[in-house]
Amino acid sequence: MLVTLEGLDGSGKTTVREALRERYPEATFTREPTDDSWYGDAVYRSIGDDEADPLAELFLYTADHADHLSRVIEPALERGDLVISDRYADSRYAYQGATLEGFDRLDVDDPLAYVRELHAPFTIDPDLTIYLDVDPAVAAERAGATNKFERAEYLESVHRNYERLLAAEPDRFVRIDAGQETDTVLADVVDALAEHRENGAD
Ligand SMILES: Nc1ncnc2c1ncn2[C@@H]1O[C@H](COP(=O)(O)OP(=O)(O)OP(=O)(O)O)[C@@H](O)[C@H]1O
Ligand SMILES: Cc1cn([C@H]2C[C@H](O)[C@@H](COP(=O)(O)O)O2)c(=O)[nH]c1=O
Repeated sequence: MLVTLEGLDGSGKTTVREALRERYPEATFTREPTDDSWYGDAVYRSIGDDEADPLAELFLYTADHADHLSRVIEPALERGDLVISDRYADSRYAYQGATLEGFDRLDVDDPLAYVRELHAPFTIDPDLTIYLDVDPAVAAERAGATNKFERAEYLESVHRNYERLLAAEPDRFVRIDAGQETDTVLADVVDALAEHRENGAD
């Protein structure tokens, strides 16, 4: 079973991931961008480059996803593991969908739809996506604006894209109010995951 954690920078994904690691020590924990491959290294170089070409950046993230699928996700699912990924393809749909909005070298009406179509032929859809929903201004403040993505105005646009994704696939997403106290957020996430595991195939 593939579970993904999604949300704005500073929404609390790392905090949730570490709590789930304690609760499910047997699970495979992973993340995007990956932190153990040269594809991931390339993505982090791009994140640190304010002048990075937005289209080139989309393909770097997408290459990292392709490698992540074949090297980590597929083998873990084949072993029957519970797989929990901190960020996954929805981050691309939401973030690069926002970055490419109005980018004049990409001739498409709907960048989010374009990024989804790019992934459709090869990605593996999550069984459950836990969306940590937080106000973009709160997210930017919590994240501390350490990179070009962690700015409230940009995060507003990413937030709107996540809303589109939730509206399109309401059965896959569980929305958690990430503006609550940390312990309440963690309890809600644990409940959502337990309920999904009880009701669905593992
Ligand atoms: N529910 C919460 N209430 C208040 N502060 C929180 C909450 N959850 C996390 N934080 C704090 O917000 C900051 C960012 O949290 P965290 O690193 O878990 O978020 P993240 O989504 O992984 O961020 P990023 O995507 O930037 O890595 C940390 O200082 C963390 O302690
Ligand atoms: C996977 C992915 C990530 N991003 C952005 C979101 C963050 O600002 C950074 C790094 O992620 P972290 O979880 O905060 O370490 O990259 C993105 O724009 N597109 C993606 O596909």
